[in-house]
Amino acid sequence: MIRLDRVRKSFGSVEALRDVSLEVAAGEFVAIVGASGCGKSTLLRLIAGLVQPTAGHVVLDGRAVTEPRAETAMVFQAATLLPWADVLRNVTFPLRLMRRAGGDTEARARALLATAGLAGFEHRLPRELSGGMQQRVAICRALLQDPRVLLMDEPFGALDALTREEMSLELLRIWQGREMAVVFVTHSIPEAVLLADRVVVMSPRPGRIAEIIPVELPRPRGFEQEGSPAFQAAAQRIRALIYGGRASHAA
Ligand SMILES: Nc1ncnc2c1ncn2[C@@H]1O[C@H](COP(=O)(O)OP(=O)(O)OP(=O)(O)O)[C@@H](O)[C@H]1O
Repeated sequence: MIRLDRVRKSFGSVEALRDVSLEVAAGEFVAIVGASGCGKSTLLRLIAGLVQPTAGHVVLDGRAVTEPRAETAMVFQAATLLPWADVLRNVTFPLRLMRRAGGDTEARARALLATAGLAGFEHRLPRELSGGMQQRVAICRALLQDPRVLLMDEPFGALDALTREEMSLELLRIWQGREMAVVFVTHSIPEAVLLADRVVVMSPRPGRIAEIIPVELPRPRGFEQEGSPAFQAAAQRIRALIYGGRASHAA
């Protein structure tokens, strides 16, 4: 569904990505990990149509991505909510902006918020919510667009560890009920393995794909799987790729 074909991206003299080729199937969950500055966010922004490749092609459903598309939604590390608008208005804002809001939009928004544990908070302002709740609102806002591609850039990076774990399971639950491809950037190797069908490991700048690790764990997934040999093997392989020989010295 998503295809990157020998994509390069430079910002002036800075080469962020070099020859990145990747395919993501409809409904697939792909995680991207790699050192800071290896071009993970740039990769997402290319798929989102927010930036254009210097060379190569980004194709979504057979058409080159030249601008943001209605079938793609993005979630960032910060919730980026409108501070003056209540939760319900924040969640429905993109659809209203794109003039895609219909008679059922508010009911769907309320249902999504309930799924995310936010029933009763529809008319609160963002500042009245915890960081985790704000991020749930941002995720609901993306899901209300019913995207076929959900791009997530360290969506749980600013959350405490417990909220983060809870949110990852919730994301999996929501994803499982939909035909939605997810491309999920994270700095957490266990998070990548827990969530993804495949983990794309990037090498340092200029970012290239070092290896793509398939995660052979059954679904539905849960934290009890973290102790399993398949989980450990995938995490170890990713660590070895990122840290190279340094992983063993640290032990
Ligand atoms: N708009 C821009 N203008 C100039 N340089 C940029 C721009 N966006 C990204 N870069 C550069 O491209 C490289 C890759 O950046 P990017 O944000 O994609 O990395 P990242 O892997 O997401 O990093 P992090 O994990 O720290 O968020 C960096 O060297 C960055 O400085």
